[in-house]
Amino acid sequence: MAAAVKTSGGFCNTQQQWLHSTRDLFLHGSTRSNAKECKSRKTKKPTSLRVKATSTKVELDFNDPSWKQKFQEDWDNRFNLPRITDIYDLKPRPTTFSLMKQRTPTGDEDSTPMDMWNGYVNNDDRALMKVIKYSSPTSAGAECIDPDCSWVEQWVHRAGPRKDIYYEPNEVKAAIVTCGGLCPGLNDVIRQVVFTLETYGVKNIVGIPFGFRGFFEKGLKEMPLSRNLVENINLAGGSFLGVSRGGPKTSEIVDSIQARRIDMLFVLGGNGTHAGANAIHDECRKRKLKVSVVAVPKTIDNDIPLMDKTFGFDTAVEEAQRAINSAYIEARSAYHGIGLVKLMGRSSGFIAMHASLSSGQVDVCLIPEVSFALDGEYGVLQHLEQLIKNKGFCVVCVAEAAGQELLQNSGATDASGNAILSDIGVHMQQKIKTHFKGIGVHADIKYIDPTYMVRACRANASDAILCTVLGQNAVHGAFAGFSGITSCICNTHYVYLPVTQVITAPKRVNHKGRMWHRCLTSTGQPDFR
Ligand SMILES: Nc1ncnc2c1ncn2[C@@H]1O[C@H](COP(=O)(O)OP(=O)(O)OP(=O)(O)O)[C@@H](O)[C@H]1O
Ligand SMILES: O=P(O)(O)OC[C@H]1O[C@](O)(CO)[C@@H](O)[C@@H]1O
Ligand SMILES: [Mg+2]
Repeated sequence: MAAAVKTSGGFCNTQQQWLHSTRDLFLHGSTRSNAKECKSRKTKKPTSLRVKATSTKVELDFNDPSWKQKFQEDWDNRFNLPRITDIYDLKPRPTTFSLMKQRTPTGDEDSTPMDMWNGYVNNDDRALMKVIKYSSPTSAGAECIDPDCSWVEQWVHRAGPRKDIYYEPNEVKAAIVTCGGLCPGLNDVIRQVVFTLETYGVKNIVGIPFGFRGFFEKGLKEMPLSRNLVENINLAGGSFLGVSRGGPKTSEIVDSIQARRIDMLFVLGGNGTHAGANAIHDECRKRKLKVSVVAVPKTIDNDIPLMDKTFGFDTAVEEAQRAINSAYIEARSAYHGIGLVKLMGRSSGFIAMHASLSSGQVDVCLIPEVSFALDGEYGVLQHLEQLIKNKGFCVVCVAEAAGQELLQNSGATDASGNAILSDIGVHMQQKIKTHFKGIGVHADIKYIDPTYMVRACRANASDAILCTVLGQNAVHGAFAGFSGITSCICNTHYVYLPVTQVITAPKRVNHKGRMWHRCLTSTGQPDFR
């Protein structure tokens, strides 16, 4: 911290900058903040850094030749997967999972040894979390650990079926629960979890209705699940089991898990749900229960850190793009038409940015990560005026969490404790109307708020595949004896991460990263400050 020099726009090449980039490991990515200023204000090279980890704290001194090794040890420690064998002395058994029809050349079944099949993942297999070597902190989107932006390998555990398992399938009771808001693909994951459990030989599979509330509310009964029952549920959106926010305390959920004799719990949800899954996992450990808690990251917001994307995001973007297209057609066909679309995203602008980019029809994209003014010389309204003058129409896409600082905040929260946002879409609609009326220029505003339409639909092809793999891997992870993990995709590979590592803070759009720059290039919008 001592070497940090605060400038008006951020921190230069100082310890603080490294602290920020490492703490937020990949959340924001870029360490390019304030590059111009930093160039002219060369500061002393930082020599130490506190790596903030959930479970360990490592002081790194970059003059120490072994700092990389220390970093990696800390990394391995943080990304090590919790296992039920950490608390139990359990002997594994050979897996019951195989897709091979085993035949000899003469056609006899069951004579090829299982280990001839190379379909299993070794517990020592790893995938690289990051594959770009940045030559300098000023490279676009650079994520650096030290001031020289040295290459350090960051490995995470590969997901998939193991040869050895820690549960007797015919004794297992497995439960599935879906929490938070709806998301395309929930049914695809439920279906794959059931299919894969049955492939292992599990007969006792249940669904917990309406999220964590299903563990608690009297009158909500668990639903027996089977392949036959869930075969076609992926053809519809929503959750076959129902969802909810809020609900019982962790101890009450674990009481219920104990009373129901659940051995495996598959928890589908966003960041709140992951925090809940982690609390359940911790409580099960405290009570020394042999329960595997495995999460599958779901959210249209795509705001869970470290992973390429969460399931449902692609579909939500595709649907959002349809709303933008309608806004474009309306605006294009009206005299001085202004199409305004508000898109979901509780704390990040991923849907708005990706839908704007994919549609190619947006003139102004506003996200919560980039502050903007509506009024004034450099404000959005002035720019809209120019667009109407030069082009005759325009399209604006605003993320629901954008510009909250311009609005009155009620301070209200939902049942899960999430802040209830003020309506930036309606606010902008009013401001645009008033502005054009004030300058005596005709403007025809068409406001589209597709809200739940972007998440109540069924998964598109790419999400359906993602859900299939994540659901299958969740079951493999539980049978391999892991608990407190999430089944996700990192750097195009399927991996398991400890839940602790993905609940630190929501992932947000890196406003200094390449994707936001691409979006700006596409819209052609100026800086609204
Ligand atoms: N910190 C926490 N600890 C324990 N449980 C939590 C925590 N945060 C949220 N939960 C529980 O997790 C469930 C889902 O949380 P939330 O409503 O925030 O949705 P989410 O999983 O973040 O999904 P979405 O992306 O749809 O918002 C709720 O039942 C809530 O009570
Ligand atoms: O109205 P609900 O169901 O509480 O959910 C709204 C929120 O859920 C999400 O769809 C997912 O987190 C957000 O984009 C949105 O802010
Ligand atoms: Mg959430």
